Amino acid sequence: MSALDINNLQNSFQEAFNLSGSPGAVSTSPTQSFMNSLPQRLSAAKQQKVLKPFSTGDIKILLLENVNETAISIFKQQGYQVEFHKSSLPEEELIEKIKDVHAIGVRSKTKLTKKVLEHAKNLVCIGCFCIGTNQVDLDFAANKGIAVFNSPFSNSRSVAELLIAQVITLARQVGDRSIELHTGTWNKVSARCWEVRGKTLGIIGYGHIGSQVSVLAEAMGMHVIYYDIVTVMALGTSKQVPTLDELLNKADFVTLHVPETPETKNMLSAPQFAAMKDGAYVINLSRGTVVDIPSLIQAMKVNKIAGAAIDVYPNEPAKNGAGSFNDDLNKWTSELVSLPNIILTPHIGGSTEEAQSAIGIEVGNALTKYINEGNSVGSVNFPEVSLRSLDLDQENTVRVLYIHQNVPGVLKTVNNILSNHNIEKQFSDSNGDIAYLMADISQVNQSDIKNIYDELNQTSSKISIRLLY
Ligand SMILES: NC(=O)C1=CN([C@@H]2O[C@H](COP(=O)(O)OP(=O)(O)OC[C@H]3O[C@@H](n4cnc5c(N)ncnc54)[C@H](O)[C@@H]3O)[C@@H](O)[C@H]2O)C=CC1
Ligand SMILES: O=C(O)CCC(=O)C(=O)O
Repeated sequence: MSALDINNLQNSFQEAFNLSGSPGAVSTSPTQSFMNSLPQRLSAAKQQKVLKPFSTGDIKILLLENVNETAISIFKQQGYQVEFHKSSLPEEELIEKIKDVHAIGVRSKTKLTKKVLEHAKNLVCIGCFCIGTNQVDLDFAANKGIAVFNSPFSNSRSVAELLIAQVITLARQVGDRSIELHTGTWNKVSARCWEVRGKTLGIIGYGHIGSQVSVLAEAMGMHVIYYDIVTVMALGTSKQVPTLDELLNKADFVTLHVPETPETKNMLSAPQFAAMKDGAYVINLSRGTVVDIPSLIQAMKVNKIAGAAIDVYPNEPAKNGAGSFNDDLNKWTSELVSLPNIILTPHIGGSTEEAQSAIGIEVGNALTKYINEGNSVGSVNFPEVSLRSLDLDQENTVRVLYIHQNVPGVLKTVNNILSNHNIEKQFSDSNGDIAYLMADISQVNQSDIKNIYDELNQTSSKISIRLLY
C-alpha cells in the first residue's frame, strides 16, 4: 500500500467523523451555536480512533448456520463484507470459501478441522456463536495465529428451561400420549406416571447450565445432587457427590451438562446404565458423543431406563429438511425412534430468540474488537491481551499486533525493531506454545510503516502480524 493510499484512508476517516469543517468559513467570529458545541468538539479529540488494518484488504466475513441477524448488523455497521448462509457447508465448499475470508462465524455443526483451516490464508479469527467449541481444532487454530471466540453463557438459561420441560414430559409420558392422540388413539392412563416433586435429579457437570438447572429443579420441589470433576459451590440445598456411581445409584433423573472431551466420551454406557435405579430417566442436552446410544437402546428395551430425552447426536444433519435423520446418519436411528417414552429434539437446547440474539451481539462484538483493535479478551484458545483504545488525536501512532511462538528472546528482537519509535504502551501474554504482543508506537511516519512490517515479518518466531493505524 502506498503512502498516498494511507493518506487517502486517513482523510476519509476524518471526514467520516466530521472533524474537518471550519466554523470560521462563513463568519469572522465564532457563532453562539459553535460555542455551544465546543465542549463536544474538544472531547471528540478523546474519542476512540477507528483503526484500519494495514496488511489486509476489506474485511470479509463468512457466516454459516443461520447466525443471528444481530451479528450481521454489527458487521455491516463496520462496513465489512458479509456472506451469509442458513446451513453449514459441505467440506469442499467450505475449503473454497475459507480461503480468502478474514473471519468465519459458525454454530455447532461446521467442523473447522486442521484440513479445513490449512486452506485459510487470511483468517484472523473464528466466532463460535454457541457455547461448545469442540467443532474447532483449537490448537491448530492457535498455532496458525487464529483466535477463537464463543459465547460462554448466553444460551444457558434456554437449555436449563428445556431440561425442566423434559423432566416433566418424561415423568408423565406426555410425548407418547401426544403421538397417540395425533393418530386418533385415546389412551387415558396413570400407570408409571409420576409427579417430579420429591424425586432426585442427578446433574453431571455443574457449570453454567447444570447450576441453572439445579435452581429451577429445587423450585419444583426436587432433591438435587451433582457430580463434577472440580469442587463447585452447591446452590440452594443441592449436594455434590464424590463419584459418578453414587449419583447414578441415587438419582431418579440423570441429566448431562458436560463438554465434549476425551474423558466425557461414552460417559454413560452399559455399566453406567446398569448402576442406575430401575425405572430411572436419562436426559442428554450436552454433546452426542457423551451417551453411548446403542447401550441406551438396550437399557430401555429391558425397561431398566423408563424414558429418555436426547437433543444431541454423534452425527447431525447439516441442514433442516425431511428424511435426513436416518440410519445412514447414525446406524441405530430406526431403533431409537421406535422406543416408547423417548423425546428426540434436533439440537435446539439453546435455540430461543433471546439466546440467539444475545449470542449474535456478544460474539459479533468480540470479533469486531479483535479485528479492529486486536483485543483478544474472551478468546478460548489464545492469550488474552488488550490495550486501551487509541484516541483520535493520537496521530502517527501505529498498533502492532504480533503473534509468535512462545520461545526465549522474541521480545528483545521485536523491541529492537520498534525502538526507533516511542513505545507508548505494550502488553504481552502467552498461552502454551503461543504468545501475543500488542504495542502502540508513536512518532511513526507513514513511510516507516512498511519497514516495520517487513522487519517484523522476517523474525523467525513470527506466526502472524497485523498493523493497525
Ligand atoms: N443442546 C444445546 O443446544 C446446547 C448444548 N450445550 C453443551 O452443554 C455443555 C455444558 O455447557 P456449560 O454448562 O455452559 O459448560 P460449563 O463449562 O459451564 O460447565 C461444564 C461443567 O462440566 C464439568 N466437567 C467437565 N468434564 C467433566 C467430567 N469428565 N466429569 C464431570 N464433570 C465434568 C466442568 O468442570 C464444568 O463444571 C457445553 O459444553 C455444550 O457442549 C451448551 C449449550 C447449548
Ligand atoms: O445453537 C447451536 O447451534 C448450538 C448450541 C450448542 O450446542 C452450544 O451452544 O454449545
